[in-house]
Amino acid sequence: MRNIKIIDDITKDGQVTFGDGYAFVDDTAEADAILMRSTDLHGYDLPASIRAIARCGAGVNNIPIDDYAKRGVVVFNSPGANANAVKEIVLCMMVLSSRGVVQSMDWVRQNADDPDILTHAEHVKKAFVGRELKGKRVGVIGLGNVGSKVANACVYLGMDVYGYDPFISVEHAWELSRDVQRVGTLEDLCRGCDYLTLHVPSKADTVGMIGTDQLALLAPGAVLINFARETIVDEDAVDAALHEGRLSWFATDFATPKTVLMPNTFITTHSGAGTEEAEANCADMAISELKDYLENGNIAHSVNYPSCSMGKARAASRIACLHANVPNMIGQITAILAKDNANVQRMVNESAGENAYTMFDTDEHLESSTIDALKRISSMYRVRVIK
Ligand SMILES: NC(=O)c1ccc[n+]([C@@H]2O[C@H](COP(=O)([O-])OP(=O)(O)OC[C@H]3O[C@@H](n4cnc5c(N)ncnc54)[C@H](O)[C@@H]3O)[C@@H](O)[C@H]2O)c1
Ligand SMILES: O=C(O)[C@H](O)COP(=O)(O)O
Repeated sequence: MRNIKIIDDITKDGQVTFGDGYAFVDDTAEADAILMRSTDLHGYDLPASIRAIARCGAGVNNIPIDDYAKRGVVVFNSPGANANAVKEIVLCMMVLSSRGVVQSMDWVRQNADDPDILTHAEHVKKAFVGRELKGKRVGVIGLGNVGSKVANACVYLGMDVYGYDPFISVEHAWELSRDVQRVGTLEDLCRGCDYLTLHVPSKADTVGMIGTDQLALLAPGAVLINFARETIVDEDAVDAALHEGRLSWFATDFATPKTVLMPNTFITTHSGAGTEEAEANCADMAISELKDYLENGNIAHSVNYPSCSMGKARAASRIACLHANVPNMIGQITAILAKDNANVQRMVNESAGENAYTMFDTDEHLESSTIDALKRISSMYRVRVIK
C-alpha cells in the first residue's frame, strides 16, 4: 500500500482517485508522496518518508524545489492542464476593462426599484460606452502554455498581437499563430500597448519586471492584466499609474493588501485555474505522474529532476538513484553492481541542471549491502528500491 497526503482542495467536490494500492493519510510522516496546490511549503517540515510531490497546477514558487531535489524528492507540476481556464478569464478581463460591463450591471442593481428603469437605462447607457478589442495592440509576456493560448486567442479577436519570451520552447513556438509578432526586448514589447498581459513564472528575473519604466511605455489609458503572480509587478508603480490615469484598469488574480486599495481594479481570488475542467485536468495529470514515479520510477513533468522513462518495472528488480549531476557517478554505481555480480538488463541516466537520475533493471534482487553501498556514494541523494 502506498500512502498519499493531500494538501489543499484539489477539486471542488473533493474527489481524488488513485485506485487500488493507494490510501490517503492525515499524518505526512506516514505518506510516500504529497498531492497539493498552492500551500507555501517554504519552512514546511518535510518528513523523510516523502519521495515525491505533485503540484496540481503550473507555478511552483510555493515549493523549495532545489532544496527538495537535494533531499531526493522529485517535484512534479501539471503543465498546460489549467491553461485554457486562465486564457478564458484573461479574455474576460480584457472585455470587462473595455466595456463598462460591471459598472452597467451595478447601475441596474442600484436602480432595481425604478418602475421606468427601461427608459432610464437608455439615457444612462452612454456612461458605459467602451472600446473594442479588435485592432488594439496587446503585449503578451511569456509565451508558454497560458501565454501562447492568450496570444492566439487575441489574434482571432483581430488584435495586433506582440509576444516576448526569450526562453520560448520549440513546442510553444510551433503552437503560436504566425500573426503573433515576436519582439526581442521587454521595452519593445511594452511600447504602445493598449493591453499588457503577464504569463511568466515568479522567479529571480521576473520579480518586479513590470515597474515604472515599463508602464511609462504603454499607450495612455492602457490595461494591465496580471494572472501570473503578484510578485511580477511593482505594486507601487501600478498604483501610481492608476491614480495618474496612465493605466485605465488593472486586472489581477491576487488580492494583496496593496491591490485591494487601488482604484480601477478587477481583483479575483486566485481563480485563474478555477474551473471544474482545469481542476480535473490538473488532478489527473498530477496523479498519473505520482503513480508512474512511485510504481515504476519514471519521471515526467518534474521541475527539479530530468524526464526519464523505462516503461513498466517488469524485471526482477528496479533501482532508482537520485544524485548530483557530477562526474563519475555512473562509474561508481556500476563498480558497486559489479562487486555484487549483478547483471544489469537496462540502465538510463539523465540529467537536468545540477541534478541527475540513474535507473536500472537487474536480473536478480540486489543484496541489501549493495543498496547500502550505493547510498554511501558521495553526492547520492537517495536510492529507491522500486521493485
Ligand atoms: N492565476 C492562475 O490561476 C494561474 C494559472 C496558471 C498559471 N499561473 C501562473 O502563470 C505562470 C505561467 O503559466 P504557464 O502554464 O504558461 O507556464 P509555462 O511554464 O508553460 O510558461 C511560462 C513561460 O514564461 C517564459 N518565461 C520565463 N522567464 C521569462 C522571462 N524572464 N521573460 C519572458 N518570458 C519568460 C517561459 O519561457 C515560458 O514560455 C505560472 O508560472 C503561474 O505562476 C497562474
Ligand atoms: O500556478 C497555477 O497553476 C495557478 O496559480 C493555480 O493555482 P491553484 O491550483 O492554487 O489555483
